Amino acid sequence: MSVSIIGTGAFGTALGIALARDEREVTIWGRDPYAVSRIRDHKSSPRLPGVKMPHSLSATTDLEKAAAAETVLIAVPAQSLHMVLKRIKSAMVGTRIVLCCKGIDLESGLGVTELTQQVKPSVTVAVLTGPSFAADIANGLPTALTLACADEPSARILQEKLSTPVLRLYTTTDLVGAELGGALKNVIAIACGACIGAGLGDSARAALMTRGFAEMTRLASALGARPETLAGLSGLGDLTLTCTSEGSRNFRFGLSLGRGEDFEPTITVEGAATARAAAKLSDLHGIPLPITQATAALTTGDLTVQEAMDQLLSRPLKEE
Ligand SMILES: NC(=O)C1=CN([C@@H]2O[C@H](COP(=O)(O)OP(=O)(O)OC[C@H]3O[C@@H](n4cnc5c(N)ncnc54)[C@H](OP(=O)(O)O)[C@@H]3O)[C@@H](O)[C@H]2O)C=CC1
Ligand SMILES: O=C(CO)COP(=O)(O)O
Repeated sequence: MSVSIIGTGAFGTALGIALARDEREVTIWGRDPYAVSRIRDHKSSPRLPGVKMPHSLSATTDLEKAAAAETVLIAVPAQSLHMVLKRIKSAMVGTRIVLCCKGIDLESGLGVTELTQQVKPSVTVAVLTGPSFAADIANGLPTALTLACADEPSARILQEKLSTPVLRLYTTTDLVGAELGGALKNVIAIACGACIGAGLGDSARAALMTRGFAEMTRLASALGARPETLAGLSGLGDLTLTCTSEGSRNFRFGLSLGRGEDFEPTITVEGAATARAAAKLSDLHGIPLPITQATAALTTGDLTVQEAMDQLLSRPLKEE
């Protein structure tokens, strides 16, 4: 099975390293010729400093060539997914696309799988998600992820082909649950970062994580997910990692909001756009998501951390 990865960012490169190290033939595509030549010729990436890359890992700027592989992993930010799919001219008939991005498209309000199916109707869509920092994967540390695909035989083939001795994939047919768990945990991670940054304490963070998880499950279930998927690696597993580690960019972005500090704008923070997309879905479907709504308002500067906290704490008392 030939494998390509779209995106020379931290995650795409880390996955390429992991698969090439396990003797898969992998080609990474990037739009930036300099980043591509660093991987192809120098086996290095500024996004993964100090990581050793296998010599067999190749890289290209030829998008059509990369898209011609049997299995194409896409690891660009969710808000760039539509643009990248449109840039691929071929219909990709019969290709398995494995989406590695965690977000909801802000413009359309669609999840990444539905968006992909709209642009490339003749592909089989899968999602690879769960608790995993790119650096951990690139350094060969043990990781367990969810591989979601509605077509069970394809899920099993992808599980077999993309697992390595240290990268353990579990399958599910619940695409919606897997993709929304990965997207929505980023929103709660921003909220938790803001809480810690503002000095509100670990107890408040635990409350945000728990009630945030309830919001994730509520929205995802309303959109067709199975609640038990949210309790797995792609939901609770990734929520735990992202809300408790400064390795997470979403958490660090929240920390800077809480401390009133600037945050480097070029760093990928998926939860900011996804908070706004989820807040819109909350209004559209009448599903209460108070933490998500408050986080969306935080990211746009419409609320301060103190105002967001006051708003959440002044809600009517209710059953858990
Ligand atoms: N980093 C991590 O630990 C993990 C990340 N993910 C997910 O993976 C996805 C990618 O994140 P990550 O790799 O970390 O992000 P990075 O910021 O490290 O890299 C993003 C990559 O996407 C490319 N890109 C952005 N927009 C476009 C576009 N319009 N056309 C072509 N290429 C584009 C960038 O290209 P350029 O370099 O030219 O700007 C860059 O190579 C996100 O959804 C993230 O949530 C999932 C699990 C772990
Ligand atoms: O998704 C991730 C870990 O599973 C990476 O999180 P960040 O995008 O917040 O760094």
